Amino acid sequence: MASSRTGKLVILSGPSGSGKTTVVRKLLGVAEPRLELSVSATTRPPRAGEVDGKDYHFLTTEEFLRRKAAGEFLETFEVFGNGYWYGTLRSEVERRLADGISVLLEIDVDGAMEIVKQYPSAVTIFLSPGTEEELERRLRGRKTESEETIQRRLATAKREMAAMNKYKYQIVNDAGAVNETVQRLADVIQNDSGDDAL
Ligand SMILES: Nc1ncnc2c1ncn2[C@@H]1O[C@H](COP(=O)(O)OP(=O)(O)OP(=O)(O)O)[C@@H](O)[C@H]1O
Ligand SMILES: Nc1nc2c(ncn2[C@@H]2O[C@H](COP(=O)(O)O)[C@@H](O)[C@H]2O)c(=O)[nH]1
Repeated sequence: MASSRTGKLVILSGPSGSGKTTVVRKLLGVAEPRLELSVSATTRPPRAGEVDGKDYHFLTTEEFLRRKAAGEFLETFEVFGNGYWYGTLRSEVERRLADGISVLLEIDVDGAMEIVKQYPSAVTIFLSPGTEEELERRLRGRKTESEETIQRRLATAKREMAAMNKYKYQIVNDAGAVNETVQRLADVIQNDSGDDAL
């Protein structure tokens, strides 16, 4: 039977390396209302261990642009200006919300602002790493990016940090405090009133 209530749409943004994926993995198990993750599409190649359909829908550029032209995305951006596309698929979001299931988007600042235009009552949360030095330490420690990519992501981080006040909530993911961050995220999501995001 269809639910009479729509689910909450939760948007989590923050610089690459701030810890979004790390906290989201834990949050999905504890959040109330229960959250399901929207799996984004991307044209970037998979990292070691990443699984198609779970971490991302990995698409060729041709397939991504075909689906974009067909109107299958709520938003798309070339996040780091490096030629790789990222996007939120309507199929990951619309049906779940209509069925009363809450959905979490882990997306960049530009994508978040585009979604808020369409869903003004989205719960928008910005996750920051504390300091620039800590962000760089985490990005390097992950050992997934080339030096050029790290530099591009650090440069993008400055622009993203400047946009944090556009979010309804700002949370610092302090070093070594993943569990505390997850708890704060869970509290914010549970207690959000549903007032417009901006
Ligand atoms: N609170 C924390 N303290 C110390 N290290 C952390 C913390 N949170 C995450 N990390 C580490 O920082 C690195 C980056 O985390 P993660 O991959 O979750 O970032 P992200 O924001 O999802 O990045 P991207 O946007 O590139 O996907 C990982 O190695 C992770 O283990
Ligand atoms: N606008 C969108 N941004 C997205 C989406 N999915 C992920 N992202 C952002 O990309 C960066 C980089 O991710 P990585 O996996 O290559 O390290 C990350 O900060 C996400 O916020 C999306 O669908 N739309």
